[in-house]
Amino acid sequence: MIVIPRYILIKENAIYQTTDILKKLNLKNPLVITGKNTKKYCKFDFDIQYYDEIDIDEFEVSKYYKYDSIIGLGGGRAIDTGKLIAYKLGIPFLSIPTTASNDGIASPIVSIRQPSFMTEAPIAIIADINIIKKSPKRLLSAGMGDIVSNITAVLDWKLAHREIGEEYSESSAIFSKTIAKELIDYVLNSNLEEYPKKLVKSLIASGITISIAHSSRPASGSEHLFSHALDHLKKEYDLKINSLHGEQCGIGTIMMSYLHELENEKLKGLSEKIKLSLKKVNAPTTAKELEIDEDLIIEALTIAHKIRNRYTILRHGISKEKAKEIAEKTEVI
Ligand SMILES: NC(=O)c1ccc[n+]([C@@H]2O[C@H](COP(=O)([O-])OP(=O)(O)OC[C@H]3O[C@@H](n4cnc5c(N)ncnc54)[C@H](O)[C@@H]3O)[C@@H](O)[C@H]2O)c1
Ligand SMILES: O=P(O)(O)OC[C@@H](O)CO
Ligand SMILES: [Zn+2]
Repeated sequence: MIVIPRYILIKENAIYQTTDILKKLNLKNPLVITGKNTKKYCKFDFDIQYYDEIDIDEFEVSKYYKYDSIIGLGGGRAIDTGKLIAYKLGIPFLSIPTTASNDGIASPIVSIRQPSFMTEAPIAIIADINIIKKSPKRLLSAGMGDIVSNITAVLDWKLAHREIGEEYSESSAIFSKTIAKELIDYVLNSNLEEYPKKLVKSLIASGITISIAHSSRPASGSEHLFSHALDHLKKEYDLKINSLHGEQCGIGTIMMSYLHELENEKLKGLSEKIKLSLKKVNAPTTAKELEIDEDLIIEALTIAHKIRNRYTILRHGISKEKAKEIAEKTEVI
């Protein structure tokens, strides 16, 4: 069964229509999950809880019975936390992104930790362009990384279908790849005036391809394995590096598209084009800009294939030498 959002608002001042949308959905008593930086956007008097004050492993379901829905209002973690609580309670989830840093704003996935898992798509997405446009530029740059990642995700998905017979949906793949190609072309050929709005639309569409495929395959391949490997190593070594999901995925895409180019003449220049599009929106394209040590980049590349059972261009893993070559040739290190 495919579940996609019933209402999607992407416009200036959309936040003021939240109560109308709740009424249309016959929802009266939502709990809002948000962050301290984004509480100021809660233009309604519903109960509020901060995502970083909720222990998702220990939270008392009975404490939430009085709510008929959950609103996730904020960045990725606020939305992920709200989506998870709604799923555990079996009640509708409304996504109100205050920035555009990843496709979690619309996806049915919760990826607070890995492996991410399938829940349900938001019943409504209310994207207020005035709020999103004013959000920290770094978050809007990171969002580009979670869109270019669709390119290598689809290449990996096709490879898995060809080499190990994995199930593959041509329609989701084309949809996902087109979303990324369109945004890359826009970014490379414009003054970026419409970038925030086009980015939001692309992230929402990307989240919907995940619902259609009932898998994150259209939007998550070897580049995400690299990002998740970095998250794993940051935790293992207790590193206080606050690189964002989209930033890590963007750098992963530069390197994984290079790996694909080595095996497919027709893809020549892909990695460079992706790097240019990230640079144009001021997203990081080097380990230095991510403030990540080059040894960590290399280690993440060599363990990425073990993060989850997902066949990609990394196949059964690459050597340290190969990892160093890729990172150097793409000038990530
Ligand atoms: N479900 C999915 O498909 C999916 C995919 C990727 C990432 N994620 C989740 O998203 C998280 C990463 O999200 P992120 O990159 O947004 O980082 P984040 O949520 O860790 O941090 C975003 C920061 O920006 C702040 N912020 C957001 N909007 C703002 C605004 N308008 N003005 C000022 N500050 C604002 C937030 O309060 C927060 O401090 C991951 O940890 C994961 O939980 C989910
Ligand atoms: O399944 P994962 O790899 O967490 O991917 C989900 C999302 O980050 C795709 O953009
Ligand atoms: Zn992602």
